[in-house]
Amino acid sequence: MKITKDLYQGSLALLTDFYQITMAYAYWKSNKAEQEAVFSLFFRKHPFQGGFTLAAGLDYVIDYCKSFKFEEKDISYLREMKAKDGAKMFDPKFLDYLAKMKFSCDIDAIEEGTVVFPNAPMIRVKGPLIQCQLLETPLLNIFNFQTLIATKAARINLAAKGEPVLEFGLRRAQGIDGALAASRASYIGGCSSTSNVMAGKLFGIPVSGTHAHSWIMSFETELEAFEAYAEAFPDQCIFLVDTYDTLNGVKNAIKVGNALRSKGKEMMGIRIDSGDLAYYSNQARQMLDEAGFPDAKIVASNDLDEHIITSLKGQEASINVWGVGTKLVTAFDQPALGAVYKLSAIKGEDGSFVPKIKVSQQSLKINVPGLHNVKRYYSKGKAVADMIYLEGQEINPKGTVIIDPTDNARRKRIMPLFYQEEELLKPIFRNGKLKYKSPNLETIRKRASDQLDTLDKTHKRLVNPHLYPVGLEENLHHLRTDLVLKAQQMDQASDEK
Ligand SMILES: Nc1ncnc2c1ncn2[C@@H]1O[C@H](COP(=O)(O)OP(=O)(O)OP(=O)(O)O)[C@@H](O)[C@H]1O
Ligand SMILES: O=P(O)(O)OC[C@H]1O[C@H](OP(=O)(O)OP(=O)(O)O)[C@H](O)[C@@H]1O
Ligand SMILES: O=C(O)c1cccnc1
Repeated sequence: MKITKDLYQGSLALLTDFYQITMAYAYWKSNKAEQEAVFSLFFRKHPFQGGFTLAAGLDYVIDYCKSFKFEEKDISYLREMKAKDGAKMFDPKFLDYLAKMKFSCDIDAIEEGTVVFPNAPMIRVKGPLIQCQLLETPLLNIFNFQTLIATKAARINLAAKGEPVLEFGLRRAQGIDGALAASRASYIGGCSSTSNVMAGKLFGIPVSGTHAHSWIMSFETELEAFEAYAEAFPDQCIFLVDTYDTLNGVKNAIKVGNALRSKGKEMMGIRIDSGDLAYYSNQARQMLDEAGFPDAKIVASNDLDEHIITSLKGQEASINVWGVGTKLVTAFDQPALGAVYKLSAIKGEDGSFVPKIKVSQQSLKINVPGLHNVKRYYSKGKAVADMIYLEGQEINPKGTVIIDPTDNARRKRIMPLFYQEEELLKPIFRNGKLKYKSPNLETIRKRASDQLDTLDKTHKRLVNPHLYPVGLEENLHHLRTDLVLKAQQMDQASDEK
């Protein structure tokens, strides 16, 4: 994929928060820039009060890292930055260091289209502290949005129960880049097509669409508009029937459908974009069937989301195709996933990694320390639990316990011997070299659908889903608890001084 090259021409090294650059400078000044560190990217809670999250964005991350470089124009911009006293903000030697810096991290990540759960690492970055730090903001920017939209799309597609969902979001999306990334993530999440032609070109997503009210309004009558459209696209007519009077619109569509048939062509269907979609789709279905068009599709649109689709299905609406824009590409009911990127270990003087923890009053906010990884256990093709564990840790195949990092009392006994297991973090970069061959978008989309099939339906319901078990392996749990206690003791000791 070449999205950054095609759209932005060149490096995106400055697409980061200013504090990453100031920290980079300070790391360099305190001789810590090359100290090896490990960071982990994870989220704490499923979006949309759901029971699963669908990972997306890795291909953008790969593209970002491959072209990660401070180019001369980036350096010139930084060179001109002034501190409060009017002096240059950055030492020229630091800027030379940045200009020569080559991406050299190890990255392990969860593949796109994988279902993921809170607190487990989605991406792990190991390498020089300065590089790990500079990657924080762009990695979060990419993963947070695309994972959020892929998850929303998956929910909407689950609600549509296999019927096609056409993504119509471009006009209401968050800018140009938001729209493109959203179209890609929506396709991963199961949408059948996009209306965004550039997303079609860039990513190979099927492009589809109907026509707008303006088309109808530009003619004297609706019938003339349908006839002219049928003339232009005799094989692809979906008539928008609700500009004036929906049921009269259906009658006009039937008239033009009959005229097409006399020429050996078949209308594809109608679209309804306002009013009571259950009532109108059922009336339209009856009219189309009686007129001999049982195969004509009924497309519905108008601020749809997974909840309205579920409600319309509950009302037995006769809708076969769902056009969804605004609420999908803006993740309307939850505008951000809230994933974070935390330092989990740093190499000490003796060359071994020292696990690190960020303490918080809320156990939800205490990160998982150390160089950790995540395994998924399957039984008869169904995912049963995810275990977060320290890399290199032996796991007793006969039985072990995983402990929910947010609630010590939630524990689950696992018998690895009886399960199939999968390491979820896959090697992506080693020492800055790409080791992973990205699957094409169709493969990622198929992976998403297969992954959703591995989840029990209780985790997929839209309201109050059953919690999927994710926990820390016992040793990791103890390490985390010890580090928290130590940090609290240090805190108390410093208070007493
Ligand atoms: N039978 C139904 N059950 C539940 N929700 C519905 C049903 N029919 C339509 N809706 C949803 O209700 C909302 C109605 O939106 P709105 O108030 O804009 O009505 P409208 O008739 O489409 O108006 P407009 O003509 O301005 O578009 C939309 O989100 C639509 O998807
Ligand atoms: O409702 P959404 O889920 O965002 O789906 C996209 C909407 O965009 C169009 O409306 P718009 O009023 O922009 O133009 P139109 O004249 O084609 O209806 C379309 O008719 C849908 O209603
Ligand atoms: O093709 C359509 O019907 C379409 C495209 C974008 C937005 N609304 C509808």
